[in-house]
Formats: sequence, structure tokens, C-alpha cells
Amino acid sequence: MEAPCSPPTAGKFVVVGGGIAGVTCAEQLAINFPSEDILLITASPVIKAVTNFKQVSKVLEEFDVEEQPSTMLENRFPNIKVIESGVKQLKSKEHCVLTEDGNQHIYKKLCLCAGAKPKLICEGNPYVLGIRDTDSAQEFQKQLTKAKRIMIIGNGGIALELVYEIEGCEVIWVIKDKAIGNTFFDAGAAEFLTSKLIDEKPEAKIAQKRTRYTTEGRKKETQARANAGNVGSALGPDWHEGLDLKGTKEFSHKIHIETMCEVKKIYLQEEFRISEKKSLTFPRDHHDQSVTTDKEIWPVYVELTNEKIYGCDFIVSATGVTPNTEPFLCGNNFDVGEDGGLKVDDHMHTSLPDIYAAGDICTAAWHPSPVWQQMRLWTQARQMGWYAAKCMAAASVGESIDMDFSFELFAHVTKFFNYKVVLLGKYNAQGLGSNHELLLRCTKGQEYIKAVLQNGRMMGAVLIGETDLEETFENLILNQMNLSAYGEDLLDPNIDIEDYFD
Ligand SMILES: Cc1cc2nc3c(=O)[nH]c(=O)nc-3n(C[C@H](O)[C@H](O)[C@H](O)COP(=O)(O)OP(=O)(O)OC[C@H]3O[C@@H](n4cnc5c(N)ncnc54)[C@H](O)[C@@H]3O)c2cc1C
Ligand SMILES: NC(=O)C1=CN([C@@H]2O[C@H](COP(=O)(O)OP(=O)(O)OC[C@H]3O[C@@H](n4cnc5c(N)ncnc54)[C@H](O)[C@@H]3O)[C@@H](O)[C@H]2O)C=CC1
Repeated sequence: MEAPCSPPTAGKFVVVGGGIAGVTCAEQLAINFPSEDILLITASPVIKAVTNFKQVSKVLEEFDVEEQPSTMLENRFPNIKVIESGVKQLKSKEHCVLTEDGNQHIYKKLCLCAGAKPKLICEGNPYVLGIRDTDSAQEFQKQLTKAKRIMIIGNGGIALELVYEIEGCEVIWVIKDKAIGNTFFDAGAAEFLTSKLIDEKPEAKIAQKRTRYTTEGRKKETQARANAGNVGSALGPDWHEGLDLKGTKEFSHKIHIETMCEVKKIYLQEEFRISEKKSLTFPRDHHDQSVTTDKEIWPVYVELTNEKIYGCDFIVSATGVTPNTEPFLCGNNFDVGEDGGLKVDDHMHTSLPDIYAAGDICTAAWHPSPVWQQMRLWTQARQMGWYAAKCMAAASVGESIDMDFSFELFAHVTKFFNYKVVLLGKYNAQGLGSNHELLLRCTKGQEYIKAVLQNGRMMGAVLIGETDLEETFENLILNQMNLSAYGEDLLDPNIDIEDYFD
């Protein structure tokens, strides 16, 4: 039996989670309350720090991410104390969290930033891998060095990055949709990108550029993980640049895409032999020789809903994430979103008193701006962590603050297939129904530009390549100017639209 928590008189600001959301929140609290101790409780001793933060435009931001030992955070902010232990229980009525190391911590205000974990298609199958943190990425790399063929399930960010990066191994990519990259792109953008996948060898890998992983403290981390059974922080931009993603063979892309289907059944080798079913060879095109033969015996076989069966060395389930809410739910009556996240209002407050949440763990349940939506991304984890701290600080002195400007417009800048990709607002016309029009400009191998308009106003955009249009488009979406008079001139390459609107 645990000792009961004492009443919340001497409570601190407590933040749970050492990812971008938790660290940003703790840092902001430390700045707001320099004479108070801020407690950051995290299951792993390495924390994620945002460095080289750059506000590229009003809402677009870029930054590097560093994995650092938690002592570095304590050195930078002497009033932050990091506790390296997983939270195993929350007693919200008593304002208290219990950690794996047997201690309890009283809070006056708590922010839960425990992130999310991969939502695997077949939990517990040793041949199904998910990628989330440094350890799972390294495990994937290790398996890949022995692999001749793998299967990737899913059509979001991780799958897109992997299919482009993996070399020397056959990849069967299974997607539910007609076109690749459904979480980020429509069919037009997908076609633009697919040509890059098929026509071209991947560019030479540049040295690890943006995410720097320190090795200090890793032994300790493994130990903490073994005790707590928790995952580390999520990887982020350029996570694969430090990994050599090579299979056993010497060739670049060998990808076969199975569209509009899902996994029906996974067979282990012996199970498959007994079933007497037949598996397919890797589909080869006219100028291509398959490197695997009909005679291969695979450790695992996958039957798809289109009845095709392929054998492979292992399967990557890149099928989204589930918020890490488990240790916090028992005995606490949180409102939980359909996606399993803790619902938060426009002040990042959950449904329980004095408990806030930010980053991948939460579900934005406020009435959003017409051109913003939640996506579980690095940038939103930072923005939410920062804003949650501001709200906690204001509430603790009886004040309230306005919603941060970053929630006015969805803005994401990333890289796919070595192209710069900028997504703004309702970039895929999400929720706009049929009442919208699209303006497109595409130069094969160079750029793909799509503007989404509704009633003459720009609602979103996809910019692939070095288009230099992000700031102008951001302004056009924010100011909701009526663009009807400009028609297709808006994307005419001979018109300098920056001058047009300045
Ligand atoms: C492979 C990969 C690539 C990605 N690439 C991009 C990208 O290019 N751009 C982008 O914007 N986003 C990207 N993302 C998404 C991005 O990484 C996440 O949205 C973001 O990092 C979430 O931050 P977070 O702080 O909410 O959670 P996390 O980073 O998951 O941090 C959660 C923290 O909570 C701790 N924790 C968990 N449970 C407990 C507990 N019970 N007690 C105490 N501590 C606990 C964990 O140890 C961890 O420190 C990528 C994700 C992955 C997996
Ligand atoms: N460059 C970037 O911005 C990147 C962002 N990320 C983020 O990291 C997180 C994890 O990435 P992903 O796992 O790729 O998630 P995701 O949410 O981006 O994509 C999940 C994909 O899996 C598919 N899917 C879901 N269930 C399925 C099933 N049972 N069978 C087949 N397909 C299924 C969905 O249709 C979707 O295409 C996400 O929040 C993502 O946004 C990841 C990599 C890169």
C-alpha cells in the first residue's frame, strides 16, 4: 500500500515528460518563476532541447533538436530539478504523482507531456517494428543490415521518409490509399514525388546535420527504461541522417507499392509452411532483375486484403501514434478524445483541476481557427509546451491570457524526398467539402505548388521545392484578402506575386 499523499499546500509546478513539449514547458515556467523550483519528471535521462530556434515568418519556425543529458538542462536553469523516473500513477484529487522510484510529488499545477507511442498493427509480434525513439531507430537499423526484403505498412511521415532513405533492400510498401503520403499530400503532389522515387537514385547522404545525439548517459537510460518500461522521447527532423539505412545488397531504391489494401494476416515461417499457401516474388519491371528468388524462405509472411502474400525479413508498422495516457487514467476522470489523447481547452487545461497537457499526449478540444488543425508534430509540441507554461503561470496569479498566435494558422516545414516541403492551413482542403478550388503549378523535378481557395480566399497551400512563396502565402491566408480578381495570375511564374501584394 502506498502512503497517502499530503494535501496540496506546498506543491510545486510539476511537468511530466522530457520531450520537446515537457522541456519547453519547464523552461518557460523556470523563466516566469525564477525563485521557484520547477520539477521535471521524465522516464529517460536524456531530454530534448530546442536549439537555434528561428522564426522564419509570422508562424513558420525552424529549429534544431538536441538530445542532452538532463544535467545540461539543470545547469542552464538552476531552478529546474529533473527526476529521472517514470510516473506510475496520478492521484488528481490529492494533487500528487507517484514515480517508479517509490517517491511521491505534490503539485500545485501539473503539465502532462508524456508524448505518444507507435500504434502497431500487431502488438507483440517480434517481426513487427515501430520507430519512435533513438533505441527503436537503432534496433530497426540493426535488423535492416541483415535484411533482403522488408515490408512497410502506413502512408504517413515515417513511411515517406523510410522508403526514400532505405537502400540495398527490397521494400514492399503497403498503403490503404490510392496515392502515397496521404497525411501530407493529395494525388497530384504524390505523383510529383513518386517520379523522384522511381527515376532517381537517392542523393549522397549529408553528414548528420540537425539532430545531434549525445551519448553521455545512455547506459543509465537503458537501465531506467528497463525499470520503468517507458519509451524515450520521439525522434524528429532528420532523425535518419545519423543512421545508415542499408540492407544486405548493393542497390538503391527497389520499391514495390501495393495500394488500397491492408494487412489481413501475418504468418510466422512454420505457420505459413503448414498453411500451404503460396507467396509472390518481388514484382520486377522490364529493366530490373529481382535479387530474391522464388525459393526464398522468409521468417514472416504477410497476407494482404487484396489476397496477395509476400514473405519478408520483418515489417515496419508506421501506422500512427497513440497518446501515452495509461499511467494517468486510472482513478482519474479525464475527458479523452477519440484519438485517445487528453482533451485540452484553449488554455491547454484538461478536464481536471490544475492539470494541463501539451504535445503528442493531448487532443486539442477547443474551437480552432478555420485554418489550424492539430497534427502530432515537433513544432506543435514546442508551441503547446510554451503556451501551456504561459497559461499555468497566468492562472497561478489569477489571470488569463489570450491564445497564442501560433494557433492561428497551421504551418509545417519539413523535407520529403530531399525536397523542402511547406504546408500551410487547410493544405489538403481538409473539412472544406466540395466548395473550394485548387490552383496548381508544377515543374517536374523542381517544384509543386498548390493553393486551396474558398470563396476567393486562400485557405491553405502546399509548397514543394524552393518556391520562396511561403511568406506571401502565409500572409494571404492570414489576411483572408479576396483574390478572385487575380485568378490564375496568382501562380503565374512570370508575375512576381510578392511585389503584387506588398
Ligand atoms: C521517426 C519520427 C520522425 C519524426 N519526424 C518529425 C519531423 O520531421 N517533424 C516534426 O514536426 N515532427 C516529427 N515527428 C513527431 C515529433 O517527434 C513529435 O510530435 C514530438 O516529438 C512530440 O513531442 P512530445 O514532447 O509531445 O513527446 P515525446 O517526444 O514523445 O516525449 C515524451 C516524454 O515523456 C516521457 N514519458 C513517457 N511516459 C512517461 C511517464 N509515465 N513518466 C514520465 N515520463 C514519461 C518520455 O520518456 C519522453 O521524455 C517525428 C516522430 C517520429 C517518431
Ligand atoms: N517530416 C515530418 O513531418 C514527419 C512527421 N512524423 C510524425 O511522427 C508521427 C508518427 O509517424 P507515422 O507513424 O508515419 O504516423 P502518421 O500519422 O503520419 O501516418 C500514419 C499512416 O498509417 C496509416 N494507417 C493507420 N492505420 C493503418 C493500418 N491499420 N493499416 C495500414 N495503414 C494504416 C494511415 O492511413 C497513415 O497513412 C506522426 O505524428 C507524424 O506526423 C513522422 C515522420 C516525419
